[in-house]
Amino acid sequence: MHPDLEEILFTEEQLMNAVGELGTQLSQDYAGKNPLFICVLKGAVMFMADLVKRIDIPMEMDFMAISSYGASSKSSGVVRILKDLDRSVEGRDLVIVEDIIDTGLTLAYLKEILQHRRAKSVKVAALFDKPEGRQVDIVPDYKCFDVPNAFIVGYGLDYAEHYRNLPFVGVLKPDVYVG
Ligand SMILES: O=P(O)(O)OC[C@H]1O[C@H](OP(=O)(O)OP(=O)(O)O)[C@H](O)[C@@H]1O
Ligand SMILES: Nc1nc2[nH]cnc2c(=O)[nH]1
Repeated sequence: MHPDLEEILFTEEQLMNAVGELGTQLSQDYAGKNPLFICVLKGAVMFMADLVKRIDIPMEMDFMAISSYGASSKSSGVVRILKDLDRSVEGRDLVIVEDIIDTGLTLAYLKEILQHRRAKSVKVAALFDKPEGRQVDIVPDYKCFDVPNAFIVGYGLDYAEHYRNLPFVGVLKPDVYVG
């Protein structure tokens, strides 16, 4: 347990089991398609790294950095590309790898640009889904866990750039989190 956390929601073992199962599922669904897995930095980096180790078919990886949050930890609705993909996605089967879907604004924007770039298919694999936070109608094609409407950190997810390194996921104490 970390002193800044109120409770642990998912242990390292629970995360690894869920990510492993998702890897098996994706390996079946994308066999023969040479999918391109797109990691949305920085939050999804741990999830991506563990997920691709559980994919046993030919695949490729790329990375994108998108900013959907301003100075506070609430979504601003303003989405900017900070780092774009290295290659064209035209005709490719894409899997967007996201750590968390909250308002859905980031993902709605990202799906739109990738479809506009003429990808063959664009699907979303999310580690966490916070359905109560949704502002746009978007559902992940694959997800590991639903989470309550609390601010969570760990396993890639940050608060003010901290806690990404925790191997588990928990809820921040209210006196630490000033949302
Ligand atoms: O559904 P939304 O309300 O749009 O929120 C989800 C997005 O917010 C987080 O990213 P953040 O902008 O905090 O960047 P990070 O991944 O670098 O932590 C998370 O990684 C998602 O990309
Ligand atoms: N770290 C973190 N980022 C988020 N972005 C949207 N919801 C969350 C959350 O609960 N934790």
